[in-house]
Amino acid sequence: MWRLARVTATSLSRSRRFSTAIPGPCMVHKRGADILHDPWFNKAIKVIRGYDDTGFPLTERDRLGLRGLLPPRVISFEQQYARFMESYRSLEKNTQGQPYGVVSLAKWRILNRLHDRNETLYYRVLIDNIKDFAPIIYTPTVGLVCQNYSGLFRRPRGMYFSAKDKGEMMSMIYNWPAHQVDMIVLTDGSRILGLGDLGVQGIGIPIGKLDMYVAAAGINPQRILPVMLDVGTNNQELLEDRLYLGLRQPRLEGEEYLAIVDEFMEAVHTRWPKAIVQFEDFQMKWAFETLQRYRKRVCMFNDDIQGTAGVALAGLLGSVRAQGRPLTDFVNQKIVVVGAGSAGLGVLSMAVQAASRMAGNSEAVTRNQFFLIDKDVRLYTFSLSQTCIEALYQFYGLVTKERKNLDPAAAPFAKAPGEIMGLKEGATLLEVVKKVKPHVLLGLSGVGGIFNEEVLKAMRESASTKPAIFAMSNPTLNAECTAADAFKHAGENIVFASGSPFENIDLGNGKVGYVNQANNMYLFPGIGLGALLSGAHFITDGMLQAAAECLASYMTEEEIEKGILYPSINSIRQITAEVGAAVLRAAVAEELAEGHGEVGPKELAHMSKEETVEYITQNMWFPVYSPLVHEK
Ligand SMILES: NC(=O)C1=CN([C@@H]2O[C@H](COP(=O)(O)OP(=O)(O)OC[C@H]3O[C@@H](n4cnc5c(N)ncnc54)[C@H](O)[C@@H]3O)[C@@H](O)[C@H]2O)C=CC1
Ligand SMILES: CC(=O)C(=O)O
Ligand SMILES: [Mg+2]
Repeated sequence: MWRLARVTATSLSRSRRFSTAIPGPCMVHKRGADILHDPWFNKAIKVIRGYDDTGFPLTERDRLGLRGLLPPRVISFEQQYARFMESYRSLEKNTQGQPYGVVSLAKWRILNRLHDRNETLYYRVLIDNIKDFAPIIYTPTVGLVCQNYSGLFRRPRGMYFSAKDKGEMMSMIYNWPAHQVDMIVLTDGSRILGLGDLGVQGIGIPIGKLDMYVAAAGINPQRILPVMLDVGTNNQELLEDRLYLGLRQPRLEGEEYLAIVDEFMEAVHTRWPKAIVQFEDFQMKWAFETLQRYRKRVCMFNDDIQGTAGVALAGLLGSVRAQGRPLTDFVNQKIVVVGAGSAGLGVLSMAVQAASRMAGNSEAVTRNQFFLIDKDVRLYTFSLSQTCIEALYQFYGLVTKERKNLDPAAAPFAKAPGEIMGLKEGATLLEVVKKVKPHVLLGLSGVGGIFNEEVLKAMRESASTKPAIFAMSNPTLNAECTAADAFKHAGENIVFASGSPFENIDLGNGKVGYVNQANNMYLFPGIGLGALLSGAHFITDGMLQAAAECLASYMTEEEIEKGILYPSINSIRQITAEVGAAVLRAAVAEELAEGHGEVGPKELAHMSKEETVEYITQNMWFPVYSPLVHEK
């Protein structure tokens, strides 16, 4: 079931980068200055030192009425690329020593300016330098961008549907200029990373996720659509901020809320019936509710619940292998999960399913190995002399069946009295770790530093020879612990993964503590691309399981032995092609694949595994300047 061989990497972007093949023409309905103002067609850039560098050849200038609108010198795409990188590096040098937030926002601004002006060059530098740029356009910097969105806002990107647009969405959707949309990332801004309710400012997340879709999955950027559903915000600070750009009202709730999401989904489905919708960063109640509501009706998935689950499962299986144990030993691993939210519960569900498949379908038995920790809110009544005082207290601890008001989604993972090894309802994280001696400690709580020194030191007594610590919350300050603290306090033999990137740790004497980035970016692009090219109308558990299995089996024994559980982000296109192929083949196996474009279901069904990877790869968009031809 869990295959360990890696399929040979196929020819991807790097080789195409130096290809001398002349790209096919691109038809354009604009002329003159309109072309220069359209980032999709524009071939000019402005770098820090201030003047335009233009990649429009002279013949093209004549064809398109551009002569005289640009300085005479023509430089190549490669030269423009080098000039942009030079100005980026000089910015890096000039901001050395300044606070992290200042530097990363400066980097984000220079990339965003390029994005605004010249999409081809923007995506090319992003693809080729993904390791450097992912932390800027994605976590952690994207969190900072969302927090400072009102100040950073220059021009809109994506679409905004608000509670005030009720009844109008079906016509509004036709305001989007592109004829075809393949991939939509949708948020309501209610739980942005671990930063909470950021209202309309959460639009940065769909934009960042879709940039990753272009970079990793080669989704054509003309066919992506970031969407913000602004149903209000419960963030008092934003409501009082005069610069806040969203609706100044409390969030819609209940049926009113669902009516807005329903209307949006119907509008999207009417205009682009084949578009895939990724739900992102919804607060838990709506994350689960909307997933149940739409997953059998349209091609959608919830990245935080389903994408994260697959990535975490791949990491959990990797950590079994890192101990030198067979994969089937997964059923014996004790795993403590901190945070019973959409991501934590998604991980638990998928891990329980995987373990029970390994143990002969006995979910009741496999649930025993998992311990869930979350906060509980209880009302206490005190009596001070004659006065009764009521107070709400928050407790953080082990979730058992005794817990009142437990969310139904968490209920299956609550421990029964006989399963808690003498621990009590609400036992602290430290008590649980000391008692359970878990093989894995996994955090999806959004609480920075909750894996404190004592907790990490207690992991030294883990039953595992290589205890695993997954501090998966984002952005960096919300990580349950830092990489340095994990290796310092829990020991050098741990396996470590975090949701946002940390540098590897120098353990001295030539030894390295490897840091893995356990982030759903390793799966969502492949899930979206595979589903798109399969032409399936739904994304099933089978397709998601195939994605997770593919990622789990990607790493070699040598890498795993060193504690490297996930591929380098530099090879994200390769892993995405493999994941996409696994998803597509699962859709074929479930007889859901209806094909895409000219490739029908029969052709998909006849493709070997390698041919499917090749097919996926060939369908990835790659940025080059195409000759522009005017068409009326
Ligand atoms: N690495 C990755 O790929 C991903 C990381 N995440 C991160 O995971 C975090 C949580 O995301 P969601 O589950 O969607 O949020 P959520 O809000 O649905 O869940 C968070 C849970 O943590 C609990 N919690 C809060 N304080 C706690 C404490 N002190 N002790 C124990 N539990 C506590 C909350 O009660 C809640 O149930 C965020 O920081 C997010 O950025 C989410 C998805 C993917
Ligand atoms: C990575 C991600 O999806 C999150 O932190 O919400
Ligand atoms: Mg998310």
